[in-house]
This record gives sequence, C-alpha cells and structure tokens, in this order.
Amino acid sequence: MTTRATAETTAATTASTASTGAHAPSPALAIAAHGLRKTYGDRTVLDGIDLAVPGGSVFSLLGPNGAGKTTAVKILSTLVSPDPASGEIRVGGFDLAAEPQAVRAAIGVTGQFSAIDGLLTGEENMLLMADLHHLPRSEGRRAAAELLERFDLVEAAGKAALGYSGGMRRRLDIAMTLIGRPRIIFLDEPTTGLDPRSRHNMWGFVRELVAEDVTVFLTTQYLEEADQLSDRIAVLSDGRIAAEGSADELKRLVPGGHVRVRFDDPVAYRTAAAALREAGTDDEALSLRVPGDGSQHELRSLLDRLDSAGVEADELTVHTPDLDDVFFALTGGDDQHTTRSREAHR
Ligand SMILES: Nc1ncnc2c1ncn2[C@@H]1O[C@H](COP(=O)(O)OP(=O)(O)OP(=O)(O)O)[C@@H](O)[C@H]1O
Repeated sequence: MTTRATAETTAATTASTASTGAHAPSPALAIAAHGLRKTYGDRTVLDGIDLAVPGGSVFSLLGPNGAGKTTAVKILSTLVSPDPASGEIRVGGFDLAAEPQAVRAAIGVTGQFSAIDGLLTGEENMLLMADLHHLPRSEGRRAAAELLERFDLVEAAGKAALGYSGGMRRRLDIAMTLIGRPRIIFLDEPTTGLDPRSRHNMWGFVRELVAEDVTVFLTTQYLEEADQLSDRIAVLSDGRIAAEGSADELKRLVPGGHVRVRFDDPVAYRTAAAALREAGTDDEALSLRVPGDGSQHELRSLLDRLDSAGVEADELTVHTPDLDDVFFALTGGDDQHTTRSREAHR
C-alpha cells in the first residue's frame, strides 16, 4: 500500500507533477464506451457506465470483488456481448458491435482467462500464438525469441509451462499477447497473488508498453498498483463509476489532507500558531497541521498568511490521503472482504 512517506511531497513537487501528469495522452480515444450495460438474469452488473481512455495511457478500473471489472474487460475485448440497451462502444477506433474482428486484431487480453497450454513449453506456446496471428515462420521465431528474452524466460523456454511459477506464467501470458503487436492491451488483475518483486517487475513491463504508445486497460484490486501506474482511475461500485480521475484528483475527494508547516525557531512557530488558529499544533516538532487539500489556491493563501505574520516556514509538506482512503470511502468496502478475495486468488 502507498506509504505516508511516498504520499508526502513538498509543495513544489506536488505542483509540478500535477501540472505535467504522468504521460501526455494522445488526443484519440483508444476506448470509448457510452452507457455500457450488462445484466445476468436479474443481477445488474454494469449499470450504464461511460469510459474514455486516451491512446497511449494507462487506465485502471478499480473495484471490490465482484464489482464487474472482468465483465467490463470481457465486453470490451468482444468475449461477452453487452446488453442491447448499451450505447456505442468503440475500441481501437472500431465499433464493437459492427466490427468485432477489427477490434480483436487491435487488442491483446491477458488475465484470469489465460491462453497458456501447460503441456507445451514456453517457446511452443509463443510459436503457437505466432501461428494464430499468421506470422511467417521466421518472423514468428524471431518475435518469440525477442519476447522470451524481454520477459526473462529464456532459461525456462524449453520447459513445460505447467511447472512455471505464478510470476513466470503471467510473464509468458503477456509475452504471448504481445506477439500480435496489439495497440491496446487489457490486463485483468495482472499481479494478483504475485510476490512484491514479481509485482514490481510487472509494473516495469507495463511502463515499457506505455513508452511504446500501447494503451493499457488494467483492472486491479491493489490500490498501490493503480496509484503507481495509472494516468486515470475509475472506481467501480454497485455497477456504476463512483469516481474517476488521476490518483491525485481522487485523493482530493476524501478528507484527511493537510499541510504540515515546520519551523526551526520556537518564536516563529508560536507566531505562526497564533496566526493560523485552525491548525493543529505539535510543540515538540515545532510543526503545525493545517487542514486542506494542498491545492495551489490554498497553498498561496497559507503562504500569504505566514507572510502577513512575518514568519517563514522552514519546511512545508503536503499530505494527501492515499488511495485506500478513497477506495473505502467510495465503495463503502470492508477491508476484510477485499483481503479475503485476494487470498482466494492466491
Ligand atoms: N456468466 C455469468 N453468469 C452470471 N453471473 C455472472 C457471470 N459472469 C459474472 N457474473 C457475476 O457478475 C458479477 C461481476 O463479476 P466480475 O467477474 O465481472 O467481477 P470482478 O469485479 O471482476 O470481480 P473479481 O475481482 O472477483 O475478479 C459477479 O456477481 C459475478 O458473479
């Protein structure tokens, strides 16, 4: 989970990341869905959700167990039909209903429905995939070798995939997906059950994909994962998008944010405490805790008030709530439920 330490940034750093963003999204939408609906019997899983994912960005669909994340991925990747009452859905610029083949050619899907054949070796799985994509034999061999190398599977390439660890299977799964050179890739809970090292490696692969202008649609129950990787995050709850935005935007939605103002000089500290009456005080650390969202407007006003009081802070730190706070506030989720579902995936 995101530690307080990483959530704490100086005001200057926060201002600069907020203005530049993680990636400059290309203008075209890789995925655009309007009023996406899906019901199973009398259970409404998706209740008319809108999605807009710019090309070359990472979009995370976050939600508790059973929220409908996999259903959304299955629909967008043509594996399951949306309800007829849904609005227009376009993936890779193609209409999902009218041109499903073109959509399939533009995308790659990995996740809970992996295509790996455990009886074949890693290399054989790759070559089979190359055949399915109608790559000429020599090109298929070259692409397979390249991807096996990139995903650190060269040593395991000659062994049956049945014996692979969870992390190796995920890597092989992604490598197999990439052999078709998809422009859009769906990663359904790509790191569930992986150890921290494998999870960080997987994040590295996702970042590499985005650097190559691939669009990544990610589902996850791990808030830190969404926080680390995503340009935009949508929180799915009760079949609807409860909130959408960058990780920073979402964090500003829940209370708990504050600015910590610290002084070296006790006199300056006391003067500031008198000027900022709403602030919580920490006499030992000579620091004040001023409630707020850390926005530019609030920071400017805070600095103006310190100026008027004739004091200068030695340290100014913006504390934003982390994504856990947002997730539980928006989904009304109970922690245990999510933890249980993670255990079940292991
Ligand atoms: N083929 C199906 N028939 C009936 N109900 C289904 C079907 N597929 C999914 N559901 C139901 O739809 C709901 C959403 O399932 P989905 O797998 O999309 O959730 P999820 O958010 O991906 O959950 P998880 O995090 O556990 O993977 C669940 O209640 C599930 O039981």
